[in-house]
Amino acid sequence: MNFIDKLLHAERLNQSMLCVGLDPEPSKFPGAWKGDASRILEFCQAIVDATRDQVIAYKPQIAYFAAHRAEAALEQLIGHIRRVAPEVPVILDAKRGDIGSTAEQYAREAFVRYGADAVTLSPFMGFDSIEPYLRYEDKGLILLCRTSNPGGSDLQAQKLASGDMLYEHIARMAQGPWNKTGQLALVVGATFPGEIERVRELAPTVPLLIPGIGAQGGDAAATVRAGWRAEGGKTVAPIIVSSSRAVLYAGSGDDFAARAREAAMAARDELNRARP
Ligand SMILES: O=C(O)c1cc(=O)[nH]c(=O)n1[C@@H]1O[C@H](COP(=O)(O)O)[C@@H](O)[C@H]1O
Repeated sequence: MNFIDKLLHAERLNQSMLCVGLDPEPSKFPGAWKGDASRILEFCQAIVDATRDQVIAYKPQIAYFAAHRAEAALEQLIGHIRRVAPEVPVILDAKRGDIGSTAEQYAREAFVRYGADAVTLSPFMGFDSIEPYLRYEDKGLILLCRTSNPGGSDLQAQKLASGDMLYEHIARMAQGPWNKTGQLALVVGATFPGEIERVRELAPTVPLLIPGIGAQGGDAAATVRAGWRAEGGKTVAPIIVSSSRAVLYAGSGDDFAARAREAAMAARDELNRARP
């Protein structure tokens, strides 16, 4: 099954647009685990076990593993997700972007080593930096378009000679000529609902990965209204609304996994209530 079919299936199965971002930060771990990077796998597994029926996807961020020499834990974590939540797609958040020959290695890392269903990419280096990933025809390529951080405007909101802002141009490319496999998606921050709406106009059918609810203060209801599209009750353009810290660190004691579940359920319900 390709990435978008998996997404649509998980959305229906778990009635959810919520993605839990797996960004393990040992200094924020609960109780006696605080500061202990050897608990990364156990911590993330507990979060997955507590939320696996609440999510459309999981999004591990590779830096949180690599920084602690915990790439093996990331491989094991993805194996764990495959066992306990086989229908939930895994998005490797790596934000890669490099020339074609190096991109081939990054694509292999994401799709062969980690076996992810999708990877986040920076499109800054142009189409030939994306092309090697397109050879994995069933896999999702999620291009940064209008990111959630304040500095996202520095480049993405600059006007091009065509009159488009850079992020608008990226949205057009993803809907059109770059979308050779039909598996492209775009990142648009929940902190910019106006821009989510604009991206939806330019890219009416591509899935959107929308981080920025929770810790970054984005408006969950505005996000759904701006980004989710359905026809006859069926989703035509899914959204993957991602939250990391607000779920992972909802509790700081022994009951951290139960607190994470509550936070995920609350976020999922809030998103569902906002469906038009
Ligand atoms: O690609 C992403 O996931 C991403 C894009 C973006 O525009 N902003 C953004 O915060 N993210 C990621 O989302 C996660 C932050 O989630 P919170 O802890 O919920 O704020 C981190 O893993 C970021 O790398």
